[in-house]
Amino acid sequence: MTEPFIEFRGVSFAYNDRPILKDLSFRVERGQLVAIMGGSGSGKTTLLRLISGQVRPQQGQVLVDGRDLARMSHAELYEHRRRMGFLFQFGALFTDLTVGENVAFPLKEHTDLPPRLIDDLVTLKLNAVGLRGTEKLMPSELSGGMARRVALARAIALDPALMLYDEPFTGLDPISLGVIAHLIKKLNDALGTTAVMVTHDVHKSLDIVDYVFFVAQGKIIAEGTPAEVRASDSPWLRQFVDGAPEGPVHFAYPAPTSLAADLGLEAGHA
Ligand SMILES: Nc1ncnc2c1ncn2[C@@H]1O[C@H](COP(=O)(O)OP(=O)(O)OP(=O)(O)O)[C@@H](O)[C@H]1O
Repeated sequence: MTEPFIEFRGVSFAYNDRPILKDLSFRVERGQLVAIMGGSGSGKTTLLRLISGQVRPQQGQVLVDGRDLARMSHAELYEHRRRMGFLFQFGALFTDLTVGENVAFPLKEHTDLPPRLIDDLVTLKLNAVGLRGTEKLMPSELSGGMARRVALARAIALDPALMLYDEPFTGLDPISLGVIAHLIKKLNDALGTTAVMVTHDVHKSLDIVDYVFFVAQGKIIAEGTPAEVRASDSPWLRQFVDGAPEGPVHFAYPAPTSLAADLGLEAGHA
């Protein structure tokens, strides 16, 4: 069996005293593009934070490229994060920098490359997302879909070994969404990157990913290839794939008290 690029071994994580992930294990093979899906508040973004080393598990291990993040020094963790690309919801660009300066930013920040080479790399990255020629534009002159593609060009500027996407499709019209999804897949294949994408867009992601993990109640409750997910008759998966509001996945925040108690309607209350 090949060594996975990302491995969670019995990871438990709580914010303060509120458990979010419970003894969760999964592996992502090198070069794969995987989706993490689950109900709102199920801990998907927390999973990305654990992979990037922003937070540490209270129990278990998070290994990336065979290394336990908890054992890394500050300098090693910094290097680990430098090898990662992030594309988050609304992929915020620096509004006072041009498109070209936005894409050049990580290259200037993290390398000693000469300006001419940085300019060439910016051109190549913008070309990869179909936006060569926009270098001099300001972010305010871009459509939402174009801005997301510039953010993607910036995220891949340093040729990351690992890409983390958090809701990369949010707020996009269907055509821009299709373009971004296709680019994510194309760039992943071309660069050999391993990528983890948190998304609510079941159908679009099933078109592009290699594998899907479903998170609920702090665990991976189902997983499979897109073909397996589409063919599954598991009620969990059907609820996601069919977008049913009712089903085994609960979307309510787990309030510590009942609604009746909050409204003063339980026995014993006046
Ligand atoms: N920094 C924090 N401190 C305390 N609680 C947090 C923090 N960040 C997230 N949470 C809580 O942890 C739970 C999981 O959050 P997370 O953002 O990982 O969920 P998610 O699955 O990504 O949700 P969504 O799909 O709605 O974005 C949520 O109930 C959230 O309120």
